[in-house]
Amino acid sequence: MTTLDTLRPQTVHVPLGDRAYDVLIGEGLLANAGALIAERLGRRRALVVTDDVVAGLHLPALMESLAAAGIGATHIVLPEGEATKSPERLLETVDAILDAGLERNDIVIALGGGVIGDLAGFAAAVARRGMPFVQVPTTLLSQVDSSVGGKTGINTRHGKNLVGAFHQPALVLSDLGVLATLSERHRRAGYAEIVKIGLLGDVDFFDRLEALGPRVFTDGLQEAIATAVAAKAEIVVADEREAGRRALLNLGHTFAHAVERCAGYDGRVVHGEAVGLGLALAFRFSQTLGLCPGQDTVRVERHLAAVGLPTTFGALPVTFDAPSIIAAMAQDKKVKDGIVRFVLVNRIGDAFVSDGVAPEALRDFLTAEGLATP
Ligand SMILES: NC(=O)c1ccc[n+]([C@@H]2O[C@H](COP(=O)([O-])OP(=O)(O)OC[C@H]3O[C@@H](n4cnc5c(N)ncnc54)[C@H](O)[C@@H]3O)[C@@H](O)[C@H]2O)c1
Ligand SMILES: O=C(O)C(=O)C[C@@H](O)[C@H](O)[C@H](O)COP(=O)(O)O
Ligand SMILES: [Zn+2]
Repeated sequence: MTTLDTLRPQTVHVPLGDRAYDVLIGEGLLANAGALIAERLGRRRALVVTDDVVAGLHLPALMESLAAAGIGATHIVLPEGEATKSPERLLETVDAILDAGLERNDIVIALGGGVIGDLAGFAAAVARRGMPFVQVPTTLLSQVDSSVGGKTGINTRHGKNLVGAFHQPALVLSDLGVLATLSERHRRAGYAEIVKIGLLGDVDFFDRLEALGPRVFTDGLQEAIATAVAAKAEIVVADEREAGRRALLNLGHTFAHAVERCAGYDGRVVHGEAVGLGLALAFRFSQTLGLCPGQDTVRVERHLAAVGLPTTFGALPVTFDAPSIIAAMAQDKKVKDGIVRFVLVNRIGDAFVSDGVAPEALRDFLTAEGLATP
């Protein structure tokens, strides 16, 4: 009898050949992480990477479970927040891996939200030219999105996620119990990436989420997490390195990343909030371009507002201007031949990557959204 047989989590398998892995979603996974890792990956040494909020809440349970399973582990605690996805923290994490004397087959464990997952995953991708890593996501956002798919990386002064690597985790342990300590704000932020999945390709999923409204946080979270993970996994398997379809997972993100960059990564606007706004903007922009019916835009705006996500620039505690947003968008990784390509929508559940929109159309749109155009 394995630990898995006892815990019986929901499992989403990500069939990526010799890099295939499982995403386990359920209760009790953190307390049994050591046993699960030892059973799945062998009893190797490990470095746990976490932040100073999660360390106080969930690090002891993980360290105890690793010790109980005979996995020798040390840890590094970084400051919470987006600013930690930096070149300096990357080097600090790589140094911690090397200081701990970990070999190429030892394991890096990311315990935290998307910030820690992206940073630790990238450190694992480059330390000793690539080490296995395990995601133990502790935010809703990281459980539904960032722990799956292997995008890892950091921000630089040029913009968001501009340096990174595709490096798939060897295992993902999404313990629903750890979400009990998560703030309302970060619950809402994580939900933006769930609703994104419905909006980009699964209208039935959106219908269910719309019917639940804010009750999703109490009545429907495990199903919503598992559905979003399975949908993301399917897209990642079809297009791991974002040559085509995977770009749909960027719905709302051309706006969101520009907003985050202009807000300075200082915590006033977190990624999920920027994505919430970005989704509303993607629908309004598509409508303005004559692509999406107005009633779909209204449904999306109403739903985002019902769960407490921002739908206008004015709802954020930062003042933006059109030239700065446009300049930030110029760094988007979807830019081709100098043209910013957006993920746009024909309707709810039907997104596509544009060939590019006229710069004047974008400028007029941002002006109509209330941004200054000096
Ligand atoms: N790699 C990907 O595919 C991908 C996908 C989506 C987002 N991202 C990235 O993820 C990041 C955002 O992730 P996030 O929203 O998880 O932010 P985060 O990692 O900053 O976590 C949010 C906050 O919650 C705290 N926290 C974490 N777990 C907690 C818990 N269980 N209880 C209480 N507090 C807890 C953290 O300390 C932090 O203060 C962004 O950098 C974004 O770019 C990456
Ligand atoms: O996994 C993906 O692919 C995504 O685009 C998921 C996004 O939610 C996530 O924010 C991702 O980090 C964005 O990646 P980027 O390549 O646009 O920086
Ligand atoms: Zn995102």
